[in-house]
Amino acid sequence: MLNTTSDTAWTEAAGQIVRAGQRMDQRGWVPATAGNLSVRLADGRIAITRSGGHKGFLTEQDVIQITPEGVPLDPTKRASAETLLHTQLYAHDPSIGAVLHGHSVAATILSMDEPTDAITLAGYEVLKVFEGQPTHDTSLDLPLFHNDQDIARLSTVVAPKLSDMRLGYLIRGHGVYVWGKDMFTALARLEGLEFLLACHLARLQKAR
Ligand SMILES: CSCCC(=O)C(=O)COP(=O)(O)O
Ligand SMILES: [Zn+2]
Repeated sequence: MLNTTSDTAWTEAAGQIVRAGQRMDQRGWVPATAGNLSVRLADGRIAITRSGGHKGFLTEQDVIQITPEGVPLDPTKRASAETLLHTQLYAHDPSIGAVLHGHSVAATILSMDEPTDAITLAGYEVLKVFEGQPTHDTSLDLPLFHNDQDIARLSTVVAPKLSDMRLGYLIRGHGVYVWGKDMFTALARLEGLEFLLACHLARLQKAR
């Protein structure tokens, strides 16, 4: 039985996910049913979007409670197909409180065209959105991984690199993962990263 405090925390977390989905949709980062969103509550519960819903039209009923291992508490509900990529981040870093995944045009094109295993973003003022960056005069790598429909296998490729990630990561032809201590921070980081990717893409296209 949940107490009132827990219920209030759950309602707040579900509301944050619904509103963040709307914002991501308005920005064009979650076309069709793409993307997924999660929040970890202070008591350790994880709220995540159900699989297959449009992230711009979520209701609180589309937000599912899962265990830290990614198992829905209600076995009739199907959590995001990419749940494991969220739970591995929460397990990796106890300070993470929200994880966002989107499929923007810039992230998708850049992830397919970049020949190396990272996109380097350097010299941008907006890099200061990311913690520990006091100046634009810096260079940060966004790691790139090959897409894989086997999410468990993909998670094992991502895992050894997690400690070095400063921006998030990209999956080729698929999309971006970012996170933060709470939903507000995760959204700010996603917005900053999408801005940087749009700038990077525009400069590459201009140079061609
Ligand atoms: C239509 S996009 C294909 C699935 C995907 O990549 C995604 O992000 C959404 O999957 P979910 O199961 O979280 O709805
Ligand atoms: Zn996806």
